[in-house]
Amino acid sequence: MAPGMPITPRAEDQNRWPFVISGPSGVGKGTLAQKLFDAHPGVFASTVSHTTRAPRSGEVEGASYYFISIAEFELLISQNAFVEYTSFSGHYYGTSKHTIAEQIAKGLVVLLDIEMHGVKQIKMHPGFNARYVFIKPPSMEELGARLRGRGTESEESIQKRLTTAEAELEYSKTPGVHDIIITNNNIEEAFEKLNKYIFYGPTV
Ligand SMILES: Nc1ncnc2c1ncn2[C@@H]1O[C@H](COP(=O)(O)OP(=O)(O)OP(=O)(O)O)[C@@H](O)[C@H]1O
Repeated sequence: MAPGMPITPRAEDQNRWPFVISGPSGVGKGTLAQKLFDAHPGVFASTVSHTTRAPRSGEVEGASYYFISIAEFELLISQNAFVEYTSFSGHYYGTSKHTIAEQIAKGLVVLLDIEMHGVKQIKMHPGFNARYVFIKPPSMEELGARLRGRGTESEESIQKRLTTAEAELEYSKTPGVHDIIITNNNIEEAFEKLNKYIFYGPTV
C-alpha cells in the first residue's frame, strides 16, 4: 500500500469501517460472528492471517492462513504491513493491511476478531478507522464453564485464559477504548444488541 494512504474508509464512510471484536477467550466472539455471517450473507468478511507456523493437516493456504517464512514475515513487519502481529509459541501471526483493504474493496464489511494486545496495536495506526466492540462474560465462573464446555482446552490452558481474561476485562474499562460493550449472557440477546449496533449505530 502506498505510504500515506488511509488503510480503511475515511470518516464520511463510517458505515464501511471494519469492526474489531475483542473479549476473553471463550466469551462467545466466534459464535456471535458466525451468527452475523449467517444472518447477513454477502455483507461481512473476515480476513486471513499470515503465520510462520507450519500448516496442520487439512489447512489450506490462503484460506486457513497465508503460510510464509520468518524472513518474509520480518520483511512485512519492516514494511509496516501489519495492523497487528504477535509471536506465540515461537511463531509469528499477523493481520495484514492488504488483506483488510482487499475485502473492503469488494464492498464487504470486515470483522476482525482480535485479542487485547492486537487491539492496542491497531489503535496505534492513525489511518485505521474502525468500530470497537468488546464482548464481556456475565461472570468469570461462566467464562470458565464455557471454556470447559467447549472441550478444546486442557485445564492448564483454561486457567491461563482465565488469568488473561482478568487483564482483558480491566483494560476494557479504559474510557474510549471500545465503542460498545456487550455482555454475552443470553446468546440471542447479545446477538440482537450486536446486530442493532452494527446496523443502526450506538444510539439504538
Ligand atoms: N451466551 C452463551 N451462553 C452459553 N454458551 C455460550 C454463549 N455464547 C457462546 N457460548 C459457548 O461458549 C463456548 C465459547 O464460545 P466461542 O468459541 O464462540 O468463544 P470465543 O470468544 O470465540 O473464544 P476464542 O477467543 O478462544 O476463539 C462455545 O462452546 C459456545 O458455544
